[in-house]
Order: sequence, then C-alpha cells, then structure tokens
Amino acid sequence: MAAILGCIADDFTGGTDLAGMLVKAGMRTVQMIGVPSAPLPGDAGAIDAIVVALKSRTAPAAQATTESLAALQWLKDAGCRQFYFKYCSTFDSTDAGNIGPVTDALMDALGARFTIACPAFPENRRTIYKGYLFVGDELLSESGMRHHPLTPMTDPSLVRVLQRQTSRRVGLVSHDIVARGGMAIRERMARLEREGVGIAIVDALSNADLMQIGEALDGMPLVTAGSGIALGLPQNYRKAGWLGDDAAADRILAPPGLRAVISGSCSEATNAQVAHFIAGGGPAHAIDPLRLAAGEPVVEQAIAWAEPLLASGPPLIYATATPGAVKAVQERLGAERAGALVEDALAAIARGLVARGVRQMLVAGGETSGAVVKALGVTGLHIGPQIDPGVPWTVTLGETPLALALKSGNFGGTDFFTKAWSTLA
Ligand SMILES: Nc1ncnc2c1ncn2[C@@H]1O[C@H](COP(=O)(O)OP(=O)(O)O)[C@@H](O)[C@H]1O
Ligand SMILES: O=C(O)[C@@H](O)C(=O)COP(=O)(O)O
Repeated sequence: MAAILGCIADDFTGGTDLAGMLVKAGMRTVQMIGVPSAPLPGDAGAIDAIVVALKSRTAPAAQATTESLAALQWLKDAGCRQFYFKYCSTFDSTDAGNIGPVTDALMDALGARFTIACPAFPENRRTIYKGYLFVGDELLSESGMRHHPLTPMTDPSLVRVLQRQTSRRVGLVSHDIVARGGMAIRERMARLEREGVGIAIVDALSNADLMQIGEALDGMPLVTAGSGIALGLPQNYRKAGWLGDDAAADRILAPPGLRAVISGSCSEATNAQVAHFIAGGGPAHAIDPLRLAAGEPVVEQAIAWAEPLLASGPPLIYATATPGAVKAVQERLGAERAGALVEDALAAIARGLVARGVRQMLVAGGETSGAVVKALGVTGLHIGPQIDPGVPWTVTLGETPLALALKSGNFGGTDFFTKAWSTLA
C-alpha cells in the first residue's frame, strides 16, 4: 500500500524529529533529503509515512514556497493522502515568513479552506495556552529564542505572529475547547471556518491534548505543526484500516563500524553535552574558526587526531562554544562567514571519518547536520528508535549504509553523546 502521510519539513533535524514521532506512533517512516528527482527507491521497503526534508526555514519566502510545492507534488505522486507541514516547536520565522507563505501556498495547492497551526511539543516543554507559546516556564519572547541570530522570536502570541505572515484570517482553538475532546475541537474548527478563519492556532499542554487534537484532524487535507501533533494522527489511519499495528515500526538494521561525534551546535543543551562528554574522560578535539579563517590545515589535523582513537570508542570533534566565544568569533569574521567555515570544516571531517571506517555517527546542530548529510551524499534515511524526545537513530538509504543521529541543537539530555549508542545496539 502507498504511504499515507506526506510531510514537508523546513529543516533536516526537524524532519528527523517529526519522523521519529511518527515511528514512535507506529508508522514506518523514511525521510528524503530534499525533493527527490525520482520515485521512492525500492530499498525504502514498505512505508506508511514519508518526510521530505528541506532547508527552507530561513530561505527567501519565494524559494521556500517553490520548494515546498515541489515536495508536495512529489508526495502526492507517491500516493500520500494527508499532508503535514513541519516547522520548529519554537515557531522559528520572521514577519516575512516562512510559516505563513508556505502554509498559504500548500493550502492553495490542495484546495484546503482550513488548517491548524500548532508547534506544541509538550515532551520538550513547548506548550501553547491561549495562543501564547511557552518554552519551559518562560514565554517564547522571554526564552533564549529572543536572541536567535536569524529568527529572533520577540512576540509570544502565535495568533499575532502568524497573522503578520498571511492574508488568511488567523483564529484560535483555546484550551477550554481542547479539554472537551475531539468532537468539541472539530465543532470549533468548523465554526471558525464559517466565520472566515483560514488557519487556527490550537492550544496544547500535554500529549493527551495532542491525541484529542489528532482525532479532530481526521480528513483535514493539510496539517501544519511542530512534531508533537504527529502523535495523534496514526489513530485515525488505524480506524480507517489503512495502518496495521506494527509494534516494530522503528526497526532498523544499523551497520557495524567505528563511531564518532561531530558537534557544530552552540546551544545551551549542546554546550552541556560537550562538557559532560569531556568531564567523563571522552576524547575531544576543538575546531577553532579563527584558525580555519587563517587557512590552517584544521580539517586534516582533526582527522589525524581522531584516526588512532576510533578503535577504542567515539571521539568528539566540536566547534561548540559558549555565547561569548561565538560572539567574539563573529565580530572578527561575521556570523555568516564563521558559520559557513565551521559547517564546511565539520562536513569535510565527517567525510574523512567515514572514509576511515566510521559507520555510526552523532551530529549535533540543525545547520551542521544539513552540511554533513549533504557532504556525505545522503539521499534518504530510514527512521529508527528514539534516543531522546525529538532525536531518533536513522540509517541512510543506499549501498553503504551509515547510522546517523541528527540532533537539533536544543534537544537531548546532558549524557546524550554517551548514552545514544546503547539505543542502537
Ligand atoms: N565556535 C563557533 N563560532 C562561530 N560559529 C560557530 C561556532 N561553532 C559553530 N558555529 C556555527 O553555528 C551554527 C550552529 O547552528 P546549528 O548547527 O543549526 O545548531 P543549532 O541546531 O543549535 O541551531 C552553525 O552555522 C555553525 O557552523
Ligand atoms: O521542532 C523542533 O523544535 C525541532 O524539530 C526543530 O525544528 C529544531 O530546529 P534546530 O534547533 O534548528 O535543529
């Protein structure tokens, strides 16, 4: 049977986050890197959901919509029956887009008159109440996201944020309705649609809320959300008889081989993970962006440092640095140049390590993961078991499979770099 759910993710780690959620809910899922130029390859096997991961979060809005529409067409051709636009659980976007423009374009293409927008991810402490997004105990605008270099989030009202990005009217399904269950949510959505609302922010505080909202989304052509909402969709497919009870949707065959960790994220969570790994005696090698800028052989030195260590456990190669150190580098090189230099270097190091037998790799950081996956020529990923909420193991499609875990900067427990391997075994 063809895949049921077709998803478009606006970045790679966001894609694996969503795909992991679907797998956890019992759907066999693959993630494609960019819009494939051919139908799904035969080695993808039997699948229930497909995620096409783009790098469109901060692209110009016109480019993001064009790519998203191409992904939609490919997913339609693959036979998918419901579509899902996945963005960040912190609603990363600017007044120029891309959540509004991409949603508008997808709705137009699908002839959808109504959809929801719900970035809630309670397991990672992203909740929505009265349309206001909370990150842990803080409003979005008081969280670290207010300092994001590309998409600073300074308004916690998702209704206002989205209304500035779309000409459709934005409304709200508030928590008092959500608490009354699927039928009440459906009725409120129908009423909002009659009143001329095109997109409704939906409150959600818990996984139980996500299940009720999921029930109400049965038959909605397009859902837009973070990864959390995915939890509640498979129940509809089971009821329709489209989806069996596969208790092992997360089954992957991890290739044996050497292990390594590459980290280019500078988030608080990743800084803590790097510090924990080093404190535990893990071998670690720092990449200095200023030495990269000076043209020194940083990549070659890092590979030469790692090579003899590979046999005895995963070495860590990291550019991860504290906000003060990153700021100092950015003042010297410019944020964009510093980012690109580090991404290119880490991607080249990843390629070098794979050439030396690494087959299992953790990569920390959304942009960093994008650069690594592209450098390795990865076209698609089979999604496996969850390591921590939002981060599953994956195995690349193709002839020389690699086990990859692409970790969004903010996700994962402090011991992520050491504990992740046991999930793979
Ligand atoms: N020491 C550093 N100085 C400046 N920029 C850095 C440094 N280390 C990493 N970077 C850059 O910071 C960005 C981190 O983004 P990303 O990989 O998406 O992580 P996250 O998921 O935490 O946002 C990348 O562009 C990376 O190259
Ligand atoms: O929804 C989320 O929070 C994540 O899936 C995600 O998209 C995070 O983005 P990055 O931190 O840029 O990887």
